Amino acid sequence: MDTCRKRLQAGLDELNLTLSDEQTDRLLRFIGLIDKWNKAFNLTSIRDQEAMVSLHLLDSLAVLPYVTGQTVIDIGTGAGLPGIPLAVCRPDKTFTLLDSNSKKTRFVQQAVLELKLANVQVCHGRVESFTSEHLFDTVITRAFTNLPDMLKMTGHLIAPGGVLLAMKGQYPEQELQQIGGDATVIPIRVPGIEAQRCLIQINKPTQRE
Ligand SMILES: C[S@@+](CC[C@H](N)C(=O)[O-])C[C@H]1O[C@@H](n2cnc3c(N)ncnc32)[C@H](O)[C@@H]1O
Repeated sequence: MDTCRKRLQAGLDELNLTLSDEQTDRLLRFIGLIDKWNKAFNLTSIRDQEAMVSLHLLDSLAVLPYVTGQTVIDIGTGAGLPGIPLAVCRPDKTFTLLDSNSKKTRFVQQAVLELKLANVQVCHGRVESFTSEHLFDTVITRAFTNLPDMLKMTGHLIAPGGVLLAMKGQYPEQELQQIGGDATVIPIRVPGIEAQRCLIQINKPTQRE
């Protein structure tokens, strides 16, 4: 765990993120929980906690500067990624974590309880039929689906003036062509990961635009 802590701290420094000891402990406990539950629940193909520091924690936190507004929904959160690391770092924002797989939402709910995260709500269901009392300032996804489908499936949840953020491993050239010119592609460097990642940002117009 010491190696994980050092690797995490070096990555946080690189991302210019200052966290309290309690927040850092929560992040490390989170990958400990994934590791423990992975055996029974098959939550992620990454089996090594040191690799999880870069591929799960730092990968999620590298997009934190682009998460705007008070209300955030992580769609297709799986084991809670990127939602849980983001929620640990931003207790001032509220996070809704949605997934259609009940095994995964059960794990995420357990993680929220064990990490005592008061700013996270976990929901089980398909995004197409998901409704909420309010719309969201940021809709975020990681490894969810292609951009045209994502826009169709999530559009009803984005507040006017809000943003859709899609975290992608590779530059999605064809998908970008399919949705036309309204997306911004932000290159993302993740500490400890060689390949550059992409964040696709699509702004929803305000009502007056
Ligand atoms: C490839 S996994 C990515 C999980 C996580 N975001 C990550 O990056 O590790 C995609 C997730 O989307 C969920 N999913 C697929 N279709 C969905 C839908 N229509 N509504 C909600 N969740 C869905 C799956 O259950 C799965 O957990």
